[in-house]
This record gives sequence, structure tokens and C-alpha cells, in this order.
Amino acid sequence: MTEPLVLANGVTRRFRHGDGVTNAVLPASFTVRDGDRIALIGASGSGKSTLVHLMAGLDQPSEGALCWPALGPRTSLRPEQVGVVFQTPSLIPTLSVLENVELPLLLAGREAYDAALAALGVVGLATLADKLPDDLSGGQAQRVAIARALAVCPRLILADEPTGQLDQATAALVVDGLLAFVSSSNAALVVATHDRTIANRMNTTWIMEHGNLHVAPAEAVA
Ligand SMILES: Nc1ncnc2c1ncn2[C@@H]1O[C@H](COP(=O)(O)OP(=O)(O)OP(=O)(O)O)[C@@H](O)[C@H]1O
Repeated sequence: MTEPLVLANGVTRRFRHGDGVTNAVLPASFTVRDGDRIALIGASGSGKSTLVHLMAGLDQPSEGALCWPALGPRTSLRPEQVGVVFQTPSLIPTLSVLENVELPLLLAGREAYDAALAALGVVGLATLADKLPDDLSGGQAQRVAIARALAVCPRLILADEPTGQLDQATAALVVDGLLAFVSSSNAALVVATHDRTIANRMNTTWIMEHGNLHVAPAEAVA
């Protein structure tokens, strides 16, 4: 078996504010492997985004061990090893669709044009390459954000409520784009979502409840 992409053992995240403390993630242990398709579901405020940020290396645990055995150290994860898609697409308005998708490739010193066009093709938007973000619908903009995260071919895609602002039909298209990519590359996908329809399209469901993560038993961190 190949090394896990993410390995967590007893990971917590606490936020202090004034005299109070929020336990956003209580001790959580889990593994993410190539090809996994995980839905992370739970009520608002249950800790999903906090967990996604930890898995992306955007944040660090208060306690516990979190590592990326197959990917390398936390500081080297993005954008090439781990692609992150947020609820709002945050495209650069003065760049074309294609240029937005090319950006992480150029920053990584890689060939950009063909890879960006291919990523747009995966999400069904190659014909919009020359448009500006303002010319796109919300769903199209989100699919461009997905193409931008996928263009570098990361082995792990983390999507935090990627369809939170979209109607059901558009949300399905966005998920089609994500699944098309992971099917073609064997990348792992973790999607935080309130939407059971989307969760049902993944092959594993993790449940967050008041900071408690319910998953299959995890491997111990060596
Ligand atoms: N930077 C922060 N500072 C203080 N508290 C925070 C911070 N980030 C998150 N929290 C708190 O941690 C808890 C979990 O928040 P989180 O955003 O992870 O939940 P969520 O399940 O993603 O919610 P939603 O579905 O509404 O996005 C909440 O009580 C939230 O207020």
C-alpha cells in the first residue's frame, strides 16, 4: 500500500477569544489515501472548515500529530501537492479565465498554456478561456476556481463548501468537474458540504459533530 497523503493522530484545534475557548476540532485521528472521495458533513460551526484548513496545511493543530507522508513537509504542500477550493472562487478580475488558471502553473515554473486549457476542459469550460471573470455565472466562476486548483495536478483536492452558493443543477456540474478530475488522476478528494446529494456522490462520509470527527479507525502516526 502506498504512503498516506494525510495522517492525523489526536489532532485538535482550539481558538481562544477573550476569556473563552472554542474547541473547533476535538482529538481527531484519520488517514487520507490516493483515490479517496470523502464527504465531510456536519452542521454549521461543527468544525469542517477548521479541519479542511488543517489538512491543507493552512493552519496548525493545537495538539496532536498531522503529517503528509506521501507529499512532504507542510510548507511544500500548496499549490502543487494540495489543491484547495473555497466557497467563493476569488478569481483575479483583470485576468482572463485562462490566465487565472495559468497562474499557479506559472508560479510553479511549469508549462502553463496547455495544462490550463486541459484543466478548463475537465470542468467543461474550455470555450470560455478568453472571458473575464465578470462575464461568468457563479457556477462557471466556481468551475474556473476548480480548474485553477486542478491544473497543477495535485494529489489531494480539498474543497470547502464549493457549491455553497450555487443552485442544485449548477452544484451538480461543479461536482462533476471535481469527480472527473479525481477519476482521471487517482487524486484524493475531500469535500466539506451541507448537501447530502453531493455527499452521496463520494465513497466515504465523515461526520463532524461539535468538533468531534467520526471516521473509520485511523492508523497510528509512526
Ligand atoms: N479563526 C477563528 N477564531 C475563532 N473561532 C473560530 C475561528 N475559526 C473558526 N472558529 C470557530 O470554530 C468553530 C468551528 O468553525 P468552522 O468554521 O470550522 O465550522 P464549519 O463546520 O466549517 O461551519 P460552516 O459550515 O458554517 O462553515 C465555530 O465555533 C467557529 O466560530
